[in-house]
Amino acid sequence: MRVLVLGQGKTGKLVAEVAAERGHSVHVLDAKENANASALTPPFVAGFDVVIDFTSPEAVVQNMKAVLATGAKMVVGTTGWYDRLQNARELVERKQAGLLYGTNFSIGVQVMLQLASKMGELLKSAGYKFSIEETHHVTKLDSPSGTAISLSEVVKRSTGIGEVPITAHRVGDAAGTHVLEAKSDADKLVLTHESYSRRSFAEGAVRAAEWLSTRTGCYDFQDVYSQM
Ligand SMILES: NC(=O)c1ccc[n+]([C@@H]2O[C@H](COP(=O)([O-])OP(=O)(O)OC[C@H]3O[C@@H](n4cnc5c(N)ncnc54)[C@H](O)[C@@H]3O)[C@@H](O)[C@H]2O)c1
Ligand SMILES: O=C(O)C1=N[C@H](C(=O)O)CCC1
Repeated sequence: MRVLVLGQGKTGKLVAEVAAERGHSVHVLDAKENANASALTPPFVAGFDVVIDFTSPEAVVQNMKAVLATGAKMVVGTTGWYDRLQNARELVERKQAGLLYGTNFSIGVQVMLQLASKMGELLKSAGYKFSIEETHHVTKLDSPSGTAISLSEVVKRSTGIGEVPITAHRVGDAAGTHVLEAKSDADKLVLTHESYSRRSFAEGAVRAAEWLSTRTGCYDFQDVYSQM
């Protein structure tokens, strides 16, 4: 595949490496070459099979508009933009484009989300209080993390609870830790996922791009990761 990676930061750099290792031809653009999505003209985008975005909550919205308007396929790892999801869905449908987004492309986190759902279902009538803690690097722009929001949504759905409190910590270069706790007066159950490398995000994103390359439509990684 011909892959365009947007963002040459901590994660985008690794995505480009993994895509090349998997035999894809890779072109990378960072902020300087793509201010306000200026590089993403229809003829330029047409030169790629899939675009992968790991930029910022602000840049990704402009990038999605430009790429999806051409009917192209795009994997979005960037978090912090989900209030625009409905607009993106409508654009994908109108242009018969392809969009696959995910708050976390690590398979370990996807399994944690499934376990969290089961935990909620089994504990919902037993008087447990749920809470979430997440820890990331100090340069992270969005808070709480997209993954913590996904975890809280899963727990809310499976328990019927209205709110699950999230505490966010920012420490050094932490790649990402998520802890879900269910606590009663007598005991507690804790699920923890710790990333100690960003490589699992990059591998998941490249697999997602390979999967999306033969499809159109809008997909959440949570719903399709097991097919990859
Ligand atoms: N879904 C996942 O699995 C996952 C994993 C890791 C990070 N993320 C998310 O990915 C995003 C990036 O994270 P990071 O830690 O790599 O950030 P980072 O700050 O290290 O890198 C972002 C890069 O994007 C570049 N950029 C900004 N605007 C741009 C534009 N218009 N075009 C091209 N490049 C542009 C910046 O210059 C920077 O180099 C964040 O939203 C983060 O939450 C998601
Ligand atoms: O480093 C980041 O930033 C990460 N962002 C995602 C999130 O917000 O959940 C995934 C984990 C790493």
